[in-house]
Amino acid sequence: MESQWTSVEKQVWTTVLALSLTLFLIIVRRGRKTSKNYRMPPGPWGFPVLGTIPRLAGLTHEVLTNFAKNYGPLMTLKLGSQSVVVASSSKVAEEFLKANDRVWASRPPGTVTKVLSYNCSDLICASYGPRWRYARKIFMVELLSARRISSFQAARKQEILRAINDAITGSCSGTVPVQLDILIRRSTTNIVMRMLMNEQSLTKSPNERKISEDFHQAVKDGLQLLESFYVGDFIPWLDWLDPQGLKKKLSAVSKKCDTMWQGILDDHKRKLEAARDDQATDSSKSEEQDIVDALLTRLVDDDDGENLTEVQMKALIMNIIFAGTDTTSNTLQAVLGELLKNPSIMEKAQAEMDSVVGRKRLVEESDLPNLPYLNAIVKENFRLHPPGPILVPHMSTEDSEILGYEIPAGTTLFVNLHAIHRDPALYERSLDFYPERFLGSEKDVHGFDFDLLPFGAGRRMCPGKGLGLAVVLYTAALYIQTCDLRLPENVKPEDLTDLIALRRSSLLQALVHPRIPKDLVMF
Ligand code: HEM
Repeated sequence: MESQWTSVEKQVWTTVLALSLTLFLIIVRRGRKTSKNYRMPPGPWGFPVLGTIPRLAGLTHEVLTNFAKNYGPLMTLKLGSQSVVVASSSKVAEEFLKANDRVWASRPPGTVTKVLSYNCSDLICASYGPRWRYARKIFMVELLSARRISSFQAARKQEILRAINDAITGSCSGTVPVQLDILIRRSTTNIVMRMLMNEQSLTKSPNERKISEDFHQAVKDGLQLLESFYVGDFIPWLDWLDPQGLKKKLSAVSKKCDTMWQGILDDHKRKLEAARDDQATDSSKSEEQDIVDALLTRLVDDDDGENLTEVQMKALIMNIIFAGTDTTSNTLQAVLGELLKNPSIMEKAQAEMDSVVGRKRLVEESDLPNLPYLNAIVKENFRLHPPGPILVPHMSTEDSEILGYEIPAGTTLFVNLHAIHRDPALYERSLDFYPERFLGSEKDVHGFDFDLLPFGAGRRMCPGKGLGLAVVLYTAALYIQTCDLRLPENVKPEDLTDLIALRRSSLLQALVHPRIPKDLVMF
């Protein structure tokens, strides 16, 4: 009798519990906002599960700009389970990157970025927080300080002149076309590598070209993976599908990169030990210290406190190589492409160079501020050909209200530079390459003018801006001063319409003729 009573009691209690749990879940679900409850910006319709993905045909600037024409400068895309907002005007970009910068200062997690960055131990992929702040401080104050950039001035000059030398020699006084894209890529990669890994060891290396090509290949493979569409990031339950076989490629590329980054660290550790044995003093070395030397002074084996582990160092080395080489080289290829397409602009730049510097000595980095037309050419190039059409994505960590819309935490932000930089309301003749628009203009690329954002703006703005600008301006200056560049007979200016597509297909050919005494350039 007693046990029967207990079983009835059990049933009652089970029913009460089940009912309470259901009621609780209903209340919680009602209380929590789903993205459907937010007043999100308008956007194109999407398919169930896939969202807008099948309608995008790649996240290219044209596709995004066309959608923005229909849905306005702030629109929402649904990419699988991810919500993405796209900012396509200067005002909207300012709202995100200035007024709400702190909330939007994280990065969306992605499978490829996570693997290549050692689980976001780096600067580019790290979430906004103390770890990111520490890495950022090291980058700005120690690795890419104005002093370090200036101490590698001679190395930059040497690398650029070597490439120009090869261009002039290879072109046989302007009769044979040479591949400028390859020469530009080699000099920019070498400049970054020399800052990273000690110039002496690199210039003495008999394998130098091979090392440079290996690095470039690693960067190319890594960037290709970063640009690929990884299904599992957008539709997590389809992660197993991996139709492009990206997981296998990612594993191979990350192993190759890890071996290279580890090799750089080990070489430096050995060198530092040998130097210690030679009792070299720190103060005598500091002038020649390269970036890896600077990193190694912060090495500790554990991961607590304000110090770097070896894994974090490899992640930062990866950042410098991945973020520092292709951006600079793509920008320069576009600059030279525009000068080849527009001989009158080249002539004007050469006339400025002749009047400020002359032809009896080489232009120096200290001359750059005195060359306004050159500076205007570089700005105009950043406007028309920013190295990536979409600013590296940002992600919000809190709910935010932007221009009257409600956007939930965890939303990804794309800033569509292509749409902003070509907005006819901001720039007259917006599709023309017209450097004169920047002569006497206050507009700059330092993140204060939201209609010109090649380096981004706000907390996550590019920390390599100083180096990137120095390399782009000085390389352009040396080519303008030392060479007459012409398109080969079989290439028409119209063939160079899309300089972004062009830099992918490696076809920047030119006839190169020296325009100053050869002994100034040749060595
Ligand atoms: C012409 C050259 C360059 C251009 C146009 C460029 C552009 C950019 C842009 C647009 C961003 C994203 C900003 C944002 O998220 O708002 C960025 C981030 C970054 N860039 Fe550059 N960059 C250049 C050169 C360099 C160089 C030379 C280095 C280092 C050697 C570098 C290192 C980085 C790093 C580490 C980040 C991530 C910063 C963070 O997330 O906190 N960049 N760059």
